[in-house]
Amino acid sequence: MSEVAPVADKVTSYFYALLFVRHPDLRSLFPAAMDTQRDRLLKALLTAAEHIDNTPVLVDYLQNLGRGHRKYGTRAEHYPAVGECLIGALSKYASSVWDGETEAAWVRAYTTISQVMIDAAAADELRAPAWWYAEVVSHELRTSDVAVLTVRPDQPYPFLAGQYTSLETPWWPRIWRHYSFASAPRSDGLLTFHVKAVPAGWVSNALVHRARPGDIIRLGPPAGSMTVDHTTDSGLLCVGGGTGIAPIKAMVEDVAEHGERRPVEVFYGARSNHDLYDIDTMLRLQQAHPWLEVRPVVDRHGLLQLPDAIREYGPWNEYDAYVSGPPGMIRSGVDALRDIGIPSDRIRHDSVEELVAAEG
Ligand SMILES: NC(=O)C1=CN([C@@H]2O[C@H](COP(=O)(O)OP(=O)(O)OC[C@H]3O[C@@H](n4cnc5c(N)ncnc54)[C@H](O)[C@@H]3O)[C@@H](O)[C@H]2O)C=CC1
Repeated sequence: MSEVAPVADKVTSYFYALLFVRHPDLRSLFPAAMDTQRDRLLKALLTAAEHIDNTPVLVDYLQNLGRGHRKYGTRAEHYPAVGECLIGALSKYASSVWDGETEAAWVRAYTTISQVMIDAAAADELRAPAWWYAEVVSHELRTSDVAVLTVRPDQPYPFLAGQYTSLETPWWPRIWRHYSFASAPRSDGLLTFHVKAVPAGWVSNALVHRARPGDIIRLGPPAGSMTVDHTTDSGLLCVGGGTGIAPIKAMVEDVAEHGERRPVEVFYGARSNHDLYDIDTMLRLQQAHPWLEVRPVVDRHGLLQLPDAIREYGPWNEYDAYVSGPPGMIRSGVDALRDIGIPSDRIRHDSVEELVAAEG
């Protein structure tokens, strides 16, 4: 991996070129424009390599990946084709260290990786659809670039508050982006998302500026482990930046529904007052629940960033922490929380790599 990581772009371009030349029938499983797709493969391989000695984490990751591939139309027989082209690309760009032993090791690793993915997809087929269709039932523009969308899935969609899904719009076929659910599971089965249109974000711009009630989108399976642990009653310290407030609102609703009276402290950060697009909802929740404290944190010309605000309160040593927002905020948020003494295993957040491709 250290040989190929510096030339990751070339390896992936060559890999897809090989794949589409040797197996043209597989081209239709991928989006027309391959730019974000390209680095997903290497990211997945790097993640697998990083956790190679941590079987439970690696298996869990690969099972999710296998289940997540069902919505693309991936089948078991596609895996050997991918493996052969992957090894073709790796051997070309790692030629200085590639030998029979390396190749045998990669064949073994790839075979194991793909088998875990294939088995997870097969098990999932027995209990869940490959994807869900969902109809947009309401679309509310909260600021010039943030919309709250409510959709009705065509079949029941089980998930936990704090999780996210992948979403495809009719305007950009086969381009999937991740969005967190902005509400706990509702009795009417509807799902809500907060979407911010980001520059060059095709999916997010379509969802904010184009989607209307009646449009049909597709959803992949739920994913993510940033969920409330109902086996303890420790407090929740929630740090949400921008549309990162969405899963936090869902978790607050979840705590409320469980009738628990554990302290929940929410820091809701935004670049300006105007960007606190969901503050009314959060303050309403605070009024309804004495155990909930909501603190808006607005950047003062970059002087006070969201993570800094947490240090002004506390102590937090009895709390589980949840961080959600832009990747840079998650990184500095996690650092700040560790600094104030919260152990890493009590800090939850979604994978920053997944969010880089998340758009909004
Ligand atoms: N589950 C999750 O973690 C979720 C993540 N998101 C992500 O949240 C982001 C939302 O974007 P916007 O609303 O435009 O956020 P934004 O850029 O307006 O920032 C929101 C807040 O985070 C702070 N912040 C931003 N970058 C920071 C950094 N490097 N260090 C410290 N603080 C920082 C800002 O000061 C502000 O208070 C998107 O990238 C989206 O993918 C959205 C929903 C759920």
